Amino acid sequence: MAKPVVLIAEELSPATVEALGPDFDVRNVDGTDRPALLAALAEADAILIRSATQVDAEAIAAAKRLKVVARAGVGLDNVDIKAATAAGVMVVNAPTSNVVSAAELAIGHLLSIARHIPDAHASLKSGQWKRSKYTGVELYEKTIGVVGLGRIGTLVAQRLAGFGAQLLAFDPYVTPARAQQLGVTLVTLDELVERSDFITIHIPRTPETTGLIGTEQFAKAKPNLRIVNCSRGGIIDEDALYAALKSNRIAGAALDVFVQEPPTGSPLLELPNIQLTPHLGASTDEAQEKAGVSVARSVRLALEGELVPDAVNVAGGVIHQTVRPGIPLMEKLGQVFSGLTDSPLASIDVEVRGEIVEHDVNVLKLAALKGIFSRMASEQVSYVNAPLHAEQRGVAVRLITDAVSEEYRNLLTIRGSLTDGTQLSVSGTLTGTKQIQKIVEINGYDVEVPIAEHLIVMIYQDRPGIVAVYGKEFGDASINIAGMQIARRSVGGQALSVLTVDSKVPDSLLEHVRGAIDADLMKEIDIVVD
Ligand SMILES: NC(=O)C1=CN([C@@H]2O[C@H](COP(=O)(O)OP(=O)(O)OC[C@H]3O[C@@H](n4cnc5c(N)ncnc54)[C@H](O)[C@@H]3O)[C@@H](O)[C@H]2O)C=CC1
Ligand SMILES: O=C(O)CCC(=O)C(=O)O
Repeated sequence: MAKPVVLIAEELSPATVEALGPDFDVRNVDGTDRPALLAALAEADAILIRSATQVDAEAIAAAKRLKVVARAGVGLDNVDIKAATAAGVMVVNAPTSNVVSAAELAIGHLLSIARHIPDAHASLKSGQWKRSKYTGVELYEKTIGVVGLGRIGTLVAQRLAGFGAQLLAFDPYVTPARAQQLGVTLVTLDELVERSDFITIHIPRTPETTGLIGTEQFAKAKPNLRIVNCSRGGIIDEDALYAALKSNRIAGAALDVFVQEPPTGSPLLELPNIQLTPHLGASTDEAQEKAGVSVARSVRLALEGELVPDAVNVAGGVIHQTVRPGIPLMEKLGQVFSGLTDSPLASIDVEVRGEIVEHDVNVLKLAALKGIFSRMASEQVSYVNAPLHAEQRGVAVRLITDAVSEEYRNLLTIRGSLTDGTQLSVSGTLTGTKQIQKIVEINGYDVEVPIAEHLIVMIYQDRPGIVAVYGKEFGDASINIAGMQIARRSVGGQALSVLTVDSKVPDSLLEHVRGAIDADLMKEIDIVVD
């Protein structure tokens, strides 16, 4: 079988390929070369990127086999997460890999803009010895405003505390108690801008944050303000920044990120009171190794059909090892469930009973939906877009948990109502040390059938001689019956029979057997496992 194709679209640490191991066909493409990227994506199962590759709706549409977009870093503004989710593509990042490096670069920029280090260095290298020109300022006892008190903002604040600075922060999503813990005073953006001698920005670029710092803010700032942006270009309005620096409305700026990267032709490059780095926040050996290894692991998991802890568009939560074996069982129960339906679904209850509910079992709901809709949808159904399939069909879904399971240690059930009023249920469990996946109930009939690739489910009027009839019909057609279970609720009532057979049964034969035993239900269900 061909190995899954993993596309590396930007320069990543060699540790990435090592961590991927030998199981993949690893290919390289320049993610900024659009035609090459789109062509390579057509065959890719996974793509690994940094910040320069645009994985937008067009790229996702070109990637029919794509299962995962892995961002070796934090920011995901170059990935269209909505389009990926709709296509069932998992998006993962490496949320903690480069935060220390980014925080240290911001501190570096703060110090070097305070002390003119880049200019003084360039001057000395050009043969000059100018000392008074490069007189700077201290951070000690200055007011420093941190915009965004998330992972990186927090690391920056912790490090700046050692400089004896007074710290302010603006972050509407952080509690004052959390800020207080860090020795930071939470203020409004206006207050932060008005009071700060230095500002450092650590927020994502979103429609809300684009242009957050612009002409209005620079007008309120102290003339000695020095502002650093190591998060994303465009959060400081570049035109407003140019005007503020050009007119000495503020004292200086340091940028690692730009609206357009590289910022070729930007007038900012000409200013004397700005220092610039080419998006180097994550460019350390340590960050690159951590990011590469982290996304390689995520890609392995994703391509093995597992859920991934760092996935940003899967609501699965952390999966406990006790819950993990239930995932493939639930997915197969989902396939059995939808194999038994004849009408559209109205509602689904995913029920989880037993000790397992001590842990987060949300992932079992996703697995059930994946199993159910993979039989109904023509496009790829994954843990990512399975809830969307339910939503688009107007199917109400509930997860019901109960710590008590009377007969089995853990019992998984999918119960649903169809739009024609029919009620349907399928239950399963894992038995023995080998954790054999078994169906233990269908529509209220108790059975105990190991799940096999080909199942036949029949419901008919219980009467003598029926088993011999369908046994002969299948035998005559060379269909080998590997296992069989018959259940009934009362003598002479209806009986449900589940057969496991070694090969697929042609529709014409099923129809023939249905007629021969006058069955009320006759279904073959082929279980597909990806
Ligand atoms: N220059 C570089 O190479 C790097 C840049 N980054 C950038 O740094 C950004 C921050 O990274 P993390 O700290 O890991 O993210 P994070 O998600 O941990 O923190 C972001 C913080 O911003 C806050 N926030 C969101 N919207 C806001 C708004 N409108 N006003 C004020 N605060 C707001 C959030 O509440 C959160 O606390 C990333 O989004 C990424 O774009 C990250 C790594 C490297
Ligand atoms: O990979 C890079 O160099 C960019 C890092 C970055 O900006 C991020 O992780 O958000």
